Amino acid sequence: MIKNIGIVGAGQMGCGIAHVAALAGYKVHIYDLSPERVETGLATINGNLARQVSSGKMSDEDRKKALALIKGSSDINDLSDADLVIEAATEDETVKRKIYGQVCSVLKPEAILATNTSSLSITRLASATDRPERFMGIHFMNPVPVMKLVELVRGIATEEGTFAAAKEFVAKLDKTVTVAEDFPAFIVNRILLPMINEAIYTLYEGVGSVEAIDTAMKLGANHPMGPLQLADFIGLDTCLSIMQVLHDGLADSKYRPCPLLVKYVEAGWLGRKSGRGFYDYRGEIPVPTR
Ligand SMILES: CC(=O)CC(=O)SCCNC(=O)CCNC(=O)[C@H](O)C(C)(C)COP(=O)(O)OP(=O)(O)OC[C@H]1O[C@@H](n2cnc3c(N)ncnc32)[C@H](O)[C@@H]1OP(=O)(O)O
Ligand SMILES: NC(=O)C1=CN([C@@H]2O[C@H](COP(=O)(O)OP(=O)(O)OC[C@H]3O[C@@H](n4cnc5c(N)ncnc54)[C@H](OP(=O)(O)O)[C@@H]3O)[C@@H](O)[C@H]2O)C=CC1
Repeated sequence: MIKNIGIVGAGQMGCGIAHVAALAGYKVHIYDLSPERVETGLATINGNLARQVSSGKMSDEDRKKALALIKGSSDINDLSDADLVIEAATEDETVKRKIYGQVCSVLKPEAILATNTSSLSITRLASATDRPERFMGIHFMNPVPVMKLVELVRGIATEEGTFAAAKEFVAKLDKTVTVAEDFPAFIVNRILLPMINEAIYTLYEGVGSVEAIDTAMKLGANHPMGPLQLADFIGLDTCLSIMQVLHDGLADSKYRPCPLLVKYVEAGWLGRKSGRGFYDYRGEIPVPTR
């Protein structure tokens, strides 16, 4: 029976998962390397809950109840009570494998370990844990409090009990499950990221400006965000990692990451989270950088 949730990574996804898990009544412990990250994360969760209060989605009482269920720290030992740990750290296999070594040494033997990876092989990640049968992908979409879908992905060794527990957990969050096989980037990102990468090629080749491309897809294809705005929202480092996983994993040149995406990431222009990407977010309103 899952009661206590542990989360690794207090970035945009870790905070979103903590937010929805606490609203569903779970006790949540969120861990990140730096205490500052944890503090910023808790403030972000509070801000997003407050937004839901002011739009009439919930009462202030519910916000306080949810916040009281979330604790944060930079001590990995604080995850020892967790029945389910969801790793939502940076999309980098080396980082994730290192985290699993540390987390497994403090976890209860029966605890389930899941990853929110956007693209990496669940089977390969599972091999870096001491519990491949209790390891799987639980892939939330961004922004977690708003998006209804969660992809569930089994690795080769994932036991049925693990899958059933994850499915029940996601249902309690009032999200809809879709099941994907363990192929690079699963379903949503296999389709979405090549579209975003193509939008970046469209910019790179001078077919249109940032504004023209985003306006075209918003008004011409009814997308809620333009593809470049969405890339900034996801994080350009994450977009690049996903394209690299698709390119390496499927060995097809149609997945080659656009050199302009590589350049932005090399510049540290990672999108909204770093203040600059295809738009500059440092002023009053976002301004296109091209
Ligand atoms: C990379 C991966 O591995 C997988 C992925 O996640 S891919 C990315 C998937 N996500 C998308 O495609 C998102 C596309 N964008 C959208 O759907 C919309 O633009 C959006 C929902 C993000 C914002 O919608 P909008 O109508 O433009 O803005 P806005 O009216 O401000 O927000 C709508 C609601 O979302 C909430 N919201 C927006 N951003 C939020 C955030 N970051 N956190 C929490 N809530 C948020 C708002 O509070 C608002 O809620 P209320 O209706 O209760 O007020
Ligand atoms: N962004 C998106 O739209 C989506 C992302 N995902 C996936 O979710 C995961 C997280 O993405 P996202 O939240 O966007 O990324 P962020 O960059 O916002 O957050 C990642 C967090 O992990 C922290 N971190 C890095 N290394 C460690 C470590 N060793 N131990 C603990 N924490 C660590 C980072 O700290 P620091 O910054 O200090 O390095 C940062 O706080 C990725 O796997 C991503 O692919 C899934 C769905 C959607």
